[in-house]
Amino acid sequence: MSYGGYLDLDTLLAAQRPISRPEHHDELLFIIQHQTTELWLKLVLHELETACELMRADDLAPALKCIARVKHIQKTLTEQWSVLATLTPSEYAQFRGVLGNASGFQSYQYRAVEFTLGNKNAKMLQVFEADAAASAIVRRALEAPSLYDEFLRLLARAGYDIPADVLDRDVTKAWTFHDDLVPVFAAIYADPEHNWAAYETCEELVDLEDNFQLWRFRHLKTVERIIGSKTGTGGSSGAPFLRRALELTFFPELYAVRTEIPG
Ligand code: HEM
Ligand SMILES: N[C@@H](CC(=O)c1ccccc1NC=O)C(=O)O
Repeated sequence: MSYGGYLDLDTLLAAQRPISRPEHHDELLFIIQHQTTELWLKLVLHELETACELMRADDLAPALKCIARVKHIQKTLTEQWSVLATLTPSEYAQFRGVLGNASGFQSYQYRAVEFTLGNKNAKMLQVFEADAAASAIVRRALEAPSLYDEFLRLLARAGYDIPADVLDRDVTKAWTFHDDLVPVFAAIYADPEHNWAAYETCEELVDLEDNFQLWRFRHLKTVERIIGSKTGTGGSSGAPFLRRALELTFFPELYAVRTEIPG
């Protein structure tokens, strides 16, 4: 066994193939920025899937450890935007044309992460129609209960009063706000001492969402500084589309409960 053999470095390091001619100096940065993100997303998915399985088995402590690792990866990914921000608008404009209609919309791992965190949208499967392996990954995430679904089911098994329509919901559909979950969380936040596991998990989920939003925000800001208000290669309005995503929330009841805390 050798270092390069174990890590399959020949494969990994042969996978950066700029297509601009003459080759643009900055295209390698663009490729590596995306590839490192995809590598980390692979681990994020692996950890989130395991966290779901562990919750299903009522094994909360190791599930929280997976979530803790995901939070560190998210911080790395958010910090990593500063490398790409060294790409100036003039430099990017010199090779943007070679990207054609390719865009982050087509990141199947990103979509699977969004779905696993509960932002489901079956229409997104269309993007991956021509790619059976990608479709399978995204479909699996669409059809599985989200991390939030698993947490709420765990709470129900532990005796918390989770409404039946939440537990029986069609998990392939986007999450919608459930008013009657707020009192359940309010009781947990009113007495952390006697609800510690639930309380801690709620806060871990809020951390996940917070970190996800920070990544989205840095993506938006990097996009603004590199392409301004140009439309996206994927056909969206560009920055306005990415700005709207900042309104999304995975766990709306965990934010709503904050308003209900007396004081
Ligand atoms: C010069 C750098 C970048 C620019 C100008 C840019 C621009 C955009 C734009 C305009 C969109 C909206 C879709 C479209 O119409 O194309 C988008 C989506 C997306 N981008 Fe980027 N992006 C950049 C870098 C990155 C990087 C490094 C990643 C990391 C993988 C990334 C991941 C994504 C993802 C996942 C989406 C889909 C977001 C969603 O559906 O909510 N982007 N990007
Ligand atoms: N949507 C970007 C292009 C872009 O960023 C991109 C192109 C090809 C592969 C990945 C990309 N990254 C994220 O959107 C743009 O409109 O310039």
